[in-house]
Amino acid sequence: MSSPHWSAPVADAPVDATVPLPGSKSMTNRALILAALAAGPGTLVRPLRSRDTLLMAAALRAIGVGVVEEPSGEWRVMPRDLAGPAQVDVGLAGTVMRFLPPVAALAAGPVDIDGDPRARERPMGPMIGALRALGAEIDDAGREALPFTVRGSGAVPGGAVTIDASGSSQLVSGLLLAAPRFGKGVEVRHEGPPVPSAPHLAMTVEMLRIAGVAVETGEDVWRVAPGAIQAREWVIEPDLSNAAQFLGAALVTGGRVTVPDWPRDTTQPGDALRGLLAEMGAEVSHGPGGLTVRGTGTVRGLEADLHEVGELTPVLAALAALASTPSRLTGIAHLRGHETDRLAALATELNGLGGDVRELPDGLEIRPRPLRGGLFRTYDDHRMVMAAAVLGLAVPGVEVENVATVGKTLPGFTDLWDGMLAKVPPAERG
Ligand SMILES: O=C(O)C1=C[C@@H](OP(=O)(O)O)[C@@H](O)[C@H](O)C1
Ligand SMILES: C=C(OP(=O)(O)O)C(=O)O
Repeated sequence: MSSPHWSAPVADAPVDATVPLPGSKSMTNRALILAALAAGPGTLVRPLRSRDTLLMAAALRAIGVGVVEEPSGEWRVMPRDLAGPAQVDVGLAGTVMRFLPPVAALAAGPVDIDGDPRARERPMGPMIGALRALGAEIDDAGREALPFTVRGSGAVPGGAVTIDASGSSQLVSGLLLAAPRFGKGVEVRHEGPPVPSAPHLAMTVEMLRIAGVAVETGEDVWRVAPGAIQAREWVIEPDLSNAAQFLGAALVTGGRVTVPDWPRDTTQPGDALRGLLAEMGAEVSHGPGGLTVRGTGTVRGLEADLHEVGELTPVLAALAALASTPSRLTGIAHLRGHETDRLAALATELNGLGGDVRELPDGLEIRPRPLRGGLFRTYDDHRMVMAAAVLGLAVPGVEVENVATVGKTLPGFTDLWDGMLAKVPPAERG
């Protein structure tokens, strides 16, 4: 009987590959929201097609928006009057659970929103409170979490609101993205420990401005003016966070990986990989062909505050476990509210392979030790699969549980990984 687990392949030689990557989850799901609320039909070029983005498309369709996948791979979005009754499944997608409810509040009629069991545990309370303060009616039976029903009347008055967004930047982004369609727009003020993921907030502001919306920002305050969202063509950048494990493979194996179409300027947090991987010993160059990372044979540990780029943590932690010196990754307490408690999951699974990882209240301390093969559990977290793949390059016998969960943002992952290891650029394979 074949194993239900994915055997992470060992790299028997330095990798030497060019790996084109699918579109950014964060940009695709923002573009879908902005297109759904726009003044006319729009298009997404090279959108990511994964569980998280298909759930967003389905959620928008459920409340009346036309979303059509063209044979070219482009998505056409036709805004229409938003209406319930409808049922929305957010899966485990933070972007859907935080970006969709403010849109549902603009619909006429009830919209029931629920997701995977773990989605019910992810921070939602500040969003529910904010929507109520902005004039929406929400029935959450006092849970301050999923599931809940948004009972929209077809309009949201909007105005000023204060929330604690220290649990997730998406709580702010979700309110801002729908706010041009609120009567008075919105002023969101944050009070509490620092909001994580600054690049993702910059992405929200930038995409709103590209769509012609007036946005002002200050220290922990964001103002969105009411007005039309321009219909347009959104060209989605490759997902730079999903580049982490491929670029990391160059570092671990002393090889070379190029990710084409790496943007010159971007708000994606994955762009920070350039500096982070260089600190860990890689040579990094950025040119017309894309971003190239070369391993030098040395993998150094990393001391870094990852507060702004938390979603890079699982792969960086795997790299740190293979490094020659200790690492300390901090500023990431909010990862305990991600797909799983990522700090606990990474410590448990790395230690399960013989590692020496200590959880900090807001991070991880990783002391390299020789690792052995074994089962690596993934907790429905796509980035745990990616982390395990990196470990498997250097550690024979890493068996990855539920590899399919990687489809949350990268359904073709194992083929891309095999292609990279076969030294054949995926684009050239038959
Ligand atoms: O807005 C976005 O697209 C995201 C924001 C971040 O969320 P948190 O601020 O909750 O970490 C990030 O981790 C997530 O993967 C995507
Ligand atoms: C935290 C992540 O996802 P989500 O959008 O579900 O928050 C992630 O992709 O690392």
